[in-house]
Amino acid sequence: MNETAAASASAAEGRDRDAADGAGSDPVVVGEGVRKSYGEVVALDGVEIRVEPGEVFGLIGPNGAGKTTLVRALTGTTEAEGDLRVFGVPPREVDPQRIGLLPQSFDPPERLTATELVDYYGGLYDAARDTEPVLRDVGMADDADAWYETLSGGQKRRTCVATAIVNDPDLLFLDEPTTGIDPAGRRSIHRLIERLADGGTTVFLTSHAMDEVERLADRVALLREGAVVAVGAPEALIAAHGGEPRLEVALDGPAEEADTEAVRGALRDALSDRAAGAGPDAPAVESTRGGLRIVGVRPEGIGNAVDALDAAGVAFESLAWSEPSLEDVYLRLTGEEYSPRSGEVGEADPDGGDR
Ligand SMILES: Nc1ncnc2c1ncn2[C@@H]1O[C@H](COP(=O)(O)OP(=O)(O)OP(=O)(O)O)[C@@H](O)[C@H]1O
Repeated sequence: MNETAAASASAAEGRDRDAADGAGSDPVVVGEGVRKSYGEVVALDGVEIRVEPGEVFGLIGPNGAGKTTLVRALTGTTEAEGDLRVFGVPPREVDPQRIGLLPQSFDPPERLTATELVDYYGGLYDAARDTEPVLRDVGMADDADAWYETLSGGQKRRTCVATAIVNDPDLLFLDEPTTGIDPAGRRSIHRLIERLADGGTTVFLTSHAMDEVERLADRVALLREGAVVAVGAPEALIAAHGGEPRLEVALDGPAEEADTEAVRGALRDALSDRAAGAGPDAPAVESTRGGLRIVGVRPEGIGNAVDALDAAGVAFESLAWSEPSLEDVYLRLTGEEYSPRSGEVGEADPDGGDR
């Protein structure tokens, strides 16, 4: 399926899902033609975005792509041009009770305990949750009475997450919530986000952790140079932009001995013999640091690939097969491992891609 067809199929699926959900309800976040410049620097360059009620919406993109600026524009902490609506009104008119925000940088007073800090933020709202269960939710129950300044980086971040959810928001912005958090802490934040989403909270998540976004987000937008260049469900983006499954071959011995054009040619020949009839879909061989990558190997083709390695006289230490992931989408669409060909880096669908 080509990219346009994939996007259309995905759009149809999205509409079916909406119909099944009884959706048609108003989007929680709408941004149309959103622009923001800092002097000469264009941070947002015509962003089109739409977030539906109850979805976990992931925003990804390289450093400086404009993610934090977009979060700030949507939460009314910076002005931007264009049409921005949150719950149907401009960001600065939204009832604060309905919004939670974990900014990327957040430095609360150091000489407060986690409990005092969450109490303080809870006190800013007409109605707030009790502090104890909120700290439990973020895995901070055991350190509730420790001064903020004595907490580790990860514990600090989790305490900050607690301040963002104390008002039980309908829409929660999390700008890189798990930066600096260890794997166990990350898992507790992931579970929290899943629980919040299950309870109907709309979550707007920015992150550089592609595994996190792939796992949590219903839809993802990729921001590049201030514009959304792709949007859709992670699986639809992976199908459209992620490339082929691949087999990574860690060579036994110095890479230069096996990773020669002659060996790669022999391997290609052996693979295409075995993939007779596969035509242009025959696996391709690429060099990697310390090994080879055979691209286009499906699980049922791993045996053939091993035979081809033997036939080409390639000694290997280990093999690792993987499917394409959101990280591949990211790398390709940000150009980090990608040479764009005409039409492959698609313009974002102004209607939201997969809906
Ligand atoms: N207050 C500011 N003054 C001047 N330039 C700014 C300001 N805030 C952001 N920028 C610039 O706007 C652009 C977008 O920045 P932004 O912080 O939104 O990117 P980002 O995608 O969140 O990056 P990161 O992944 O590093 O957090 C960058 O070029 C940045 O230098």
